[in-house]
Amino acid sequence: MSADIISGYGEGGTETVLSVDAVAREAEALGSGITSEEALSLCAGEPLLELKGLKAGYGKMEILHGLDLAVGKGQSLCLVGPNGAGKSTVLHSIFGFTRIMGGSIHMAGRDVTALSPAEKLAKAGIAYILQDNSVFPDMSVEENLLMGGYLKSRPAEARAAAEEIFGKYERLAKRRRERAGVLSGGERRLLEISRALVMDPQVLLVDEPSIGLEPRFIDMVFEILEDLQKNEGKTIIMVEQNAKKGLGFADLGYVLVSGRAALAGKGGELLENPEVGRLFLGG
Ligand SMILES: Nc1ncnc2c1ncn2[C@@H]1O[C@H](COP(=O)(O)OP(=O)(O)OP(=O)(O)O)[C@@H](O)[C@H]1O
Repeated sequence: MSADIISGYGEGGTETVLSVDAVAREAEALGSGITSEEALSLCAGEPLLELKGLKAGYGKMEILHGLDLAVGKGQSLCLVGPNGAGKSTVLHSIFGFTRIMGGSIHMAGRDVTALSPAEKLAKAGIAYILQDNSVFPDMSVEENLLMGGYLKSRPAEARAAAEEIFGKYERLAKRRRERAGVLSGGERRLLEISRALVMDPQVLLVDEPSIGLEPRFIDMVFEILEDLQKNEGKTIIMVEQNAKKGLGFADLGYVLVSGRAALAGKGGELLENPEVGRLFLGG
């Protein structure tokens, strides 16, 4: 058996899948790359957030090699691609966690490339929702939520924003005095999203919303994100290993391969692309 082929036993019997390296090699051939004009043409109207030829990485290591990406106000975008392609690094770079080595990031036409994470949140309206379980388990739900407002100049503003969020999400409000550590996985994810909402951001960067969740909670989290996008006009950029779910949800999909956008399109169109299906959606 080739090292590129892995066999295992799925629900329907023996399954044959490609190894991670083989997926990465084959994905390189998916497309010749997305230009800034193509990225802009996918965007609804003026871009709210635009990456132009972005090069970024960690230390001396460049991970993103000139990425063009654009998303409009109230649009959602999902990044898919093989492991190690740099999907999370895109979110890290937008939020200011990486070293920018070239290109730019514009938010509502303003150059925000050099802003720190705190400035991205407080001044540019960009919030990052961590991939990992990031609630403080020994603090109450309410205290966790108030942490989201630590950059507000007056504590009363954070409290008012938290009350508004409790008004919207009854399941959090009912448990506001309880330790966050006793919440279910889905409730914890709701708390993480809510904490980001305290600063009323325009853009939500969401890293792996479905990771570690039971299926019923995955649906709940996607419904919450859909409500924020459709009813509150939030722009959502997500990384999602569950490519079917992510591309099914998002208006736009980008296939990232080795730090470049190999292919981009409407989320639904990418789902129907047979090559994307074979490489990322299990056939
Ligand atoms: N903090 C960091 N310091 C140094 N290198 C990092 C750091 N974070 C990620 N990398 C490296 O950057 C590359 C891209 O990683 P990234 O997590 O962005 O990929 P990904 O596409 O999100 O992968 P996965 O689907 O496996 O989560 C990898 O080689 C990874 O080892």
